Order: sequence, then structure tokens, then C-alpha cells
Amino acid sequence: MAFYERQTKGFVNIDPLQTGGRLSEDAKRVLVEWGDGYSVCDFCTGSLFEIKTPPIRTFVSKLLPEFLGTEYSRITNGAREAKYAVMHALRGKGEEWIVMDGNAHYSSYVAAERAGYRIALVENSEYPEFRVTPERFAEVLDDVAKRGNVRLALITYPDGNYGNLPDVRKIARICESYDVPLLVNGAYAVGRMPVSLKELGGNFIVGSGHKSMASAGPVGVLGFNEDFADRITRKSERYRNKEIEFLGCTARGVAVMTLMASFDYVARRVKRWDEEVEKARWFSRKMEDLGMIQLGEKPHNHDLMFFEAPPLYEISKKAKDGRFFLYRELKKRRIHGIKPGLTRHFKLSTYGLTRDELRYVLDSFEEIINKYSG
Ligand SMILES: Cc1ncc(COP(=O)(O)O)c(C=O)c1O
Repeated sequence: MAFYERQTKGFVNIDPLQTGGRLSEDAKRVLVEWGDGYSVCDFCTGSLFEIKTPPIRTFVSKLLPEFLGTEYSRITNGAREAKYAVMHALRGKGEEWIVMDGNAHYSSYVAAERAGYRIALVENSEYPEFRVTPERFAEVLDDVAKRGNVRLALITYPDGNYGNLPDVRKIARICESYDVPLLVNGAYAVGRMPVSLKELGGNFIVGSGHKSMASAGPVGVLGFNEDFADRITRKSERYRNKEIEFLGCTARGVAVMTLMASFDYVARRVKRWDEEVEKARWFSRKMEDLGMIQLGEKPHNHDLMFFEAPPLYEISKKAKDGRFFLYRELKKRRIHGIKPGLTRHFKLSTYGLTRDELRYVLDSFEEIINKYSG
């Protein structure tokens, strides 16, 4: 059947959503073995997090918290579900605020709405770096704390638009001074780069398996410490081994198996993060040689980068396919990841790609520019 075939198979993939979620060889192997619905529940004794065969219990109680730099962990159905679990667990009565960075992902915003918070955003520094600074975070927190009850703060590390890594350590200290717990959204960090909540500060850390941990999805991770353990793991009164915030059990199938199967691979690859940053910076310089402008932090500290592309935008004004010309040209060259219709601004990721693959992407951009300028 045609839909079994993935159109982008074998393409050079620079889609930030996809570069960190490509499966390890071990994860590919478990896909079929554990593909049946509730496969992990063969020997369940009542809770996903307690299953010993396969060793989910060891993963959740030992390996994952060590990796995240926390005392406890849970597996969720995605980063957003982890954020919502925390937001919901902390939500009290009456009007309560959450303060979050203006670069936050929509899923943070929507999770906060679902949990019934009023939301205050810490705006970024705007063009060209779009940074979220601790100073601005402190101002907003202070302002909202004077007017109302701030229950939680959230920082996106890094954000999904510019790949900026805000100073979480400072922001965590600021939140602590206001007695406001901090949730670190590391959907683009956990599994790509070394990240430890113990070192960063803050009270909760969230990751995304399908985005950054070489896993099938949907699956996410949550790390937290003793101080909030009772709230996060609160049990049902009637079903004593079912945790309410996780609706009893979360990723009860093949996704958790891919997460576990990729774990060694992921733990090894984060140690090579310096190489990834160096490669991203090299790519950024080469793009700028072609007339593009990398926005966000510079020099950049992450593989996710946002570019302004005047040469491509100019072409799009005259090209036959208008702003779809770039997508078409890249597709022809078997490059995937820039959304159809984008030319003026777009983001991409260099994560896990070889220099040869990236050189191919750069050469393709150059070729396309020359073709239309000739
Ligand atoms: C910064 C950021 N956080 C969270 C998410 C959502 O992750 P998940 O699909 O695991 O809920 C995304 C997805 O694009 C993201 O970019």
C-alpha cells in the first residue's frame, strides 16, 4: 500500500523536529518485537513504573533519574504531558499564575491553559537575538508576584524557534528567591546535550523521547526531586497503585521500549555535544557566506538554528512557484526539513548529520541561488 512508503526515506533530513528522534539500531530492533499494543504489560503487577520484565522499573527508578540529575523520574506520553502533569499537580484553588518565557513552545502555553493558570510571558529581546534574560525574568516575576499568586515558572531550554539556551542557573536562583518552583522544558536538550537538573537548578525537568532521545513516539520524560514527589506521584484513593497525574499508566507500549533501547546510545552521544556545537557554528558561518543571517544567540550553542534568508526571499518574489520554489528545489535534491512555502525565514537542525551531508545542503543552497540569479 502506498502509505507504507515514507516519501522522505533516504533524504538528508534537517527538520529540527526530527533530527534527534531518529532511532538507534537497538531501537529499530525492538520496534517489531514489542510492536503489539500492550506488549510491555506481559508481567505487569499494577503499575507501568513497577514493571520488572522488561526492566522499566530499573529504568525509571535508577537510570533515568541519574541521567536527568534528579531523585525521581516518570515516563510520560510526551514533553507536553509531563509539563501538564506538573502544572496540574501544583495547581491550587482560585486565581494562580504561571510565569513563562516568551519563547515557550505552544504546548507549554496550552498545558497551562488546560490546568487553569493565568499566564504571564517574559518577552524576549527581539531581533536579532531574541534572548530571554534572567533580568527580564526577574522583573516579570516580581511584577506578577506583587499582583497575584505565582504558583510555577517555566523556562524553555533551548527554545524551539531560535535554539537559544537561557541562563537557567540564574533564573532558578531568582525563582527560588520568590519561592516559586521552576520547570525546565528540555525537549530540545535532554538526549542531545549533557543536562542535569542538579547542576542547572530548578525543580522539574522535562524531555521528549521522539524529539531528542532517539525514540519512537509519543514518549516523554519527567525528572523531579523529593520535595515535590508526594504531589507528583499522588495515588488514587480507590486504586492504590495508580498515580493520578499519570492517569495510572502512561507510555504502555513500544515507545517506552525504544526509549530504553536507545538509552545507552543517547547517553554516549550527549558526550559528543561539543562536536555538535562546533558543527552547527561551522554550518552557520557557511550559510552566512551565502548571504543568509543566523538569528538567535551568536555564536550559537545549539544545533537548532533560525535563519533569515534575503537571497532566497528575493528569488521567491519572481520565481514561477513563488515562495514554494525552495521546497521544490530541495525536494528535487532529496533534502527534507524546511517547511513548504518558507523562504524568508526558516529553522533547521544540523544534529547528527555528517559534514558531508551538511556540505551537500550548503552546496544545494548555493546551486539554487545561482540557478535563479543567473
Ligand atoms: C520546545 C518544545 N517543547 C516541547 C515540545 C513538544 O514535545 P512533545 O511532542 O514531546 O510534547 C516541542 C515540540 O516541538 C518543542 O519544540
